Amino acid sequence: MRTSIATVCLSGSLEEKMSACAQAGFDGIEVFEPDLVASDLTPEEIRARAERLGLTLDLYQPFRDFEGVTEELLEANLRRAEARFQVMARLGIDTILVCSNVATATIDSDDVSAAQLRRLGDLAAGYGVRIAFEALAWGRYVSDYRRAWRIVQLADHPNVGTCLDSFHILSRGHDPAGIEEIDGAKIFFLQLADAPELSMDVLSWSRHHRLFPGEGEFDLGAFLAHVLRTGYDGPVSLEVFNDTFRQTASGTTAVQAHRSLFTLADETARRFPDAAGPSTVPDLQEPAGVDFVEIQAEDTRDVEEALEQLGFSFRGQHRTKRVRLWSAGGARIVLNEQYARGDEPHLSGLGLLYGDVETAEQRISALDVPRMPRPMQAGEQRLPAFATPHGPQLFLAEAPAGGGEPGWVEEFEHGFAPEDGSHLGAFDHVNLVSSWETHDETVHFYGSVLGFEKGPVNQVASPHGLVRSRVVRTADGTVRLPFNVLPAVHEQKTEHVALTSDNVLAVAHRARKRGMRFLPVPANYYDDVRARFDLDDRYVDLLRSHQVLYDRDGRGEFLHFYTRRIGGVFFEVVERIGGYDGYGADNAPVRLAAQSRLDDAAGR
Ligand SMILES: O=C(O)c1ccc(O)c(O)c1
Ligand SMILES: [Mg+2]
Repeated sequence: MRTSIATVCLSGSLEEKMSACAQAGFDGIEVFEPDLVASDLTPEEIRARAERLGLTLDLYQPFRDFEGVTEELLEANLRRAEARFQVMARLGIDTILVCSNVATATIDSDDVSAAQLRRLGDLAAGYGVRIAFEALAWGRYVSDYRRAWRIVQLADHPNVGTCLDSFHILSRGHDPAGIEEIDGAKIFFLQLADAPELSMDVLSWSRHHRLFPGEGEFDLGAFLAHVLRTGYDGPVSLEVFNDTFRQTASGTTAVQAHRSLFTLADETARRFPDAAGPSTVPDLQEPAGVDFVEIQAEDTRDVEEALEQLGFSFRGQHRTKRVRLWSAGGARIVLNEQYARGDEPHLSGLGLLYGDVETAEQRISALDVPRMPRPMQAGEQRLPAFATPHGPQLFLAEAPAGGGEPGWVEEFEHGFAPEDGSHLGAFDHVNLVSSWETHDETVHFYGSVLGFEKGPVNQVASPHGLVRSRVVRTADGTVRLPFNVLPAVHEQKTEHVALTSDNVLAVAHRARKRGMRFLPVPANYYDDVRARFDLDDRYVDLLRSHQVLYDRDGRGEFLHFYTRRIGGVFFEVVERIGGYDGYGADNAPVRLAAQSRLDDAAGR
């Protein structure tokens, strides 16, 4: 598969964009006309630079508002086109994208548009140029790829073909299965973009919110399979207009973009082996659970105090490193004081258990996820570590056969056996934060690289703005990672670790006796809960005396409480009763407001 990307996807100057694309491993680029016009490089210099970088220049785009016009306008449009063909000759580009007329078309006729494209084809032939006609979703008359293809068929010119763009097709809900009726040799170009589901006008959606494949909601695997079944073998190109990527580092975005194409090819190969050849990426594998969470700080004592109050046991000090282990049930928390001078407690690592670590490692590595080297001593278990887009490192550990604890636990000494009757089970979820710059890439990382399911996007009100939140999880729910995107004013990145319990009230009671200070829940909350769920007074009093929050869905009930924030982390203990599958989303604004009150009181 030849990979390509439109320069409009990236920030920076044309030179910077070209370097970033080459560095990330793209084979070619689409030259977006405004990038060319704003560049002080001559077309010849751009061509030479592309050659030096090993990039092909695959497409010149866009050429607007050509067809469906009066004869007089057509003459002017042909002159306009000829000037572009001359520039293309200097660039060495042989294909131009002509998008359907949005502004000047006055004639709604396939025959007229076809005849006009045929004239353009004749002119283009003289320059060795091919016309790739694309239906924009908001085209004046041509807004459907099937109509664009009909017009191309009527034009019946060797230099006139079509350009398929997944956004225009899927945003309008047009059935992509019809692509298979197109002659693959007449598909002159293929552009892919994903997008979140939004209800807004399609032009704004397209110009500001497109995403790389796997970051949004479109089924691009099925889309690509339809295109490949036509025999199309040209470049598979990304064309993503997005406000975030226009202002984030082009090098990072290009790597993210390239990875998205490879995971898409992998997904397509796995789901549609008839259409795409076998995948070159090692298999996906569901993790068996969260192995451990690592918290790093210059001084971890406050965190350890909270863990003790919650019912965790101190399991020991690492043989060679300033690292300590606490556990409760199957939840292991590693406290790392190394390389943390001046750092408040923060979540620095997440370990996942895999049945086959080697294959998982090969897959992540094949998808260009950077490795994080960790100093290791002889005799220690090697835990492959990778950088995540959102910050903490990801570790892969061998799931112990037949349950029990993973081998690395033995590297910790002078600790105690786990406390009996802790009423704590395992990690329920780890609530992480991604910045607005990294959120889409993070969703792609867990969704397409690791194969987690992506939940719906939710919005939660906090006193300082809306928090966007989205859960990624394994199908069986053993690993659940809700991600929050904080409003810009939140400087403190706060993440939390939620533990399952079979008796939240008992855990809360014990923690209070051991001196824990809970996140205070306002009285109004309990009045509201009583009314909303028609709970009995005595039960609500019990919840209130333990500062425990309540939720219920069609399947069951949810009890949970929060500790106060310790630096950038806090803990939650949750009890799922029946088949409750949520996270107490209605309680999140209450938590955020309570945390904010404490922060204000502390002058933070
Ligand atoms: O938004 C646009 O104008 C535009 C231009 C060229 C394209 O290929 C496209 O898909 C959209
Ligand atoms: Mg397009």
